[in-house]
Amino acid sequence: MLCQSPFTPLDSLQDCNKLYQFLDFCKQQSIAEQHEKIASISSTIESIDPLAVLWQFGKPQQRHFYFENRDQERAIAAIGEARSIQIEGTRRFETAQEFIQRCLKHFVISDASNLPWAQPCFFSSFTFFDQSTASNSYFPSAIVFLPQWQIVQGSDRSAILLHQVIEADTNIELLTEKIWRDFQSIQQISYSFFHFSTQLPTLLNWEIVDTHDFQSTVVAALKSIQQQQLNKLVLAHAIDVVSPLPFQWGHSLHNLRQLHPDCYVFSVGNGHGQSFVGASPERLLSVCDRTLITDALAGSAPRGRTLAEDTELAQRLLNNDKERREHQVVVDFIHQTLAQFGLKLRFTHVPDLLQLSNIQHLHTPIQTVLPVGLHPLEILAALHPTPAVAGLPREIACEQIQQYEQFERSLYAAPIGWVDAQNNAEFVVGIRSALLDGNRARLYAGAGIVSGSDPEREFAEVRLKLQALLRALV
Ligand SMILES: C=C(O[C@@H]1C=C(C(=O)O)C=C[C@H]1O)C(=O)O
Repeated sequence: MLCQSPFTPLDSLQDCNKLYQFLDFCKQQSIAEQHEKIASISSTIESIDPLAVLWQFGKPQQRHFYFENRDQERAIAAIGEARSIQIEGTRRFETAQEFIQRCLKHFVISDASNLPWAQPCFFSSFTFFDQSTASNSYFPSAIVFLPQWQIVQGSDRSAILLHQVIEADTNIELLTEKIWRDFQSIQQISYSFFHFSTQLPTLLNWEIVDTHDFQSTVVAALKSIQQQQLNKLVLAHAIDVVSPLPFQWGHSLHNLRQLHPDCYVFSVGNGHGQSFVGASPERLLSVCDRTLITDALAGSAPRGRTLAEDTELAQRLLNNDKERREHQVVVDFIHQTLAQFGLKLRFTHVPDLLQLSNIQHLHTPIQTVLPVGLHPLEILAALHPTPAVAGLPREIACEQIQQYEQFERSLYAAPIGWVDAQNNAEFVVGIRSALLDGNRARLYAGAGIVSGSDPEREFAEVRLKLQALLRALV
């Protein structure tokens, strides 16, 4: 149960005295209940660009999260952490849910927001595998955090949310001053343009290193498919790009959202100098007022250079038996998985096209209504990884991925997103993505292999995906 402060209406961030009163109220609650409280304050402000705030106000040693959704209705930046948990192992989705519920019990909300699109959110990323295979993993198998600052851009307004842990001995005067100063500096940030003080990597002087020979792994996968060990295997490729100058995640995100307005643009910063960025077309799930939508996305073709060529490629994709089988495996899996929860699904039996700037995919959006009490993370745990990014049967596909791919997937093809207090959620599949680490970037892309796949064409598909990403990083 969320506790609401008795002061109404209370836009505590707009008035220093009100801010003090509210934080002091939280302290009194903490003393009375002998437990820390989490103060949650939201304030509507003029329209701002959350990415500009993140870039200019966030510090490299702070955890961050950026998420802009495909239809551009909402962008969210999360800066720093009020509370967080890092989880390893197979119970990561359940533990994440328990953590969120524990935090919510101690929330004190300044004005149970009249902004339904700007609720306190818990941001999370889960690695592809639940156990990390490398000793130098930059991301734990799950991380969930409630940010200190959350900046949300709605269709015509923005909101700033603050989350702050308050304990019985918190110095409220000092805290009020600090929050007030930070809020003022966020509001003074220049939102209209993006400036980069440092030099950026350019196309010159690059070194690109392939991590392995992709085509020979496709040949091996086709053999396993022929021997009927599995129906589909999604193999990924990774390239390392080394530049004389450090990569800048802010710059990459700005480019990604301009080059791929039809994708979900995201960045997960671990607060230790590494960021995982990308522009993914694939929604693992979105839940809004209990309506869940998930995308079956598999089967690909390039875009044409002329309208006629594009239409022909699209028609060929829609009618291609191999691409349709690759797609159907994903639809069937999602259908069976959600049916286990007793959910009734709505979807068309023929896929449509999701046409992106450089590539087009077969796409079946699947919709259902969740019963009260079914948490989005329970669905996420069952869906991940779908055969769009692993294969089928899932266990065998995962074993073969670990055998063939000579790099750690980390957050590649893994769930990245947020959940709010009302169980609304949005998670994407972290494909078309890269890990930025100083002057080194590791770029990932994969392709689904079924019987009839041609290693050369699959490699061409992977290269097409990598090129689109590379263009955004410089
Ligand atoms: C695995 C990736 O993409 C997946 C594979 C696709 C395919 O093989 O046709 C299409 C969309 C995604 O589900 C990737 O982009 O890395």
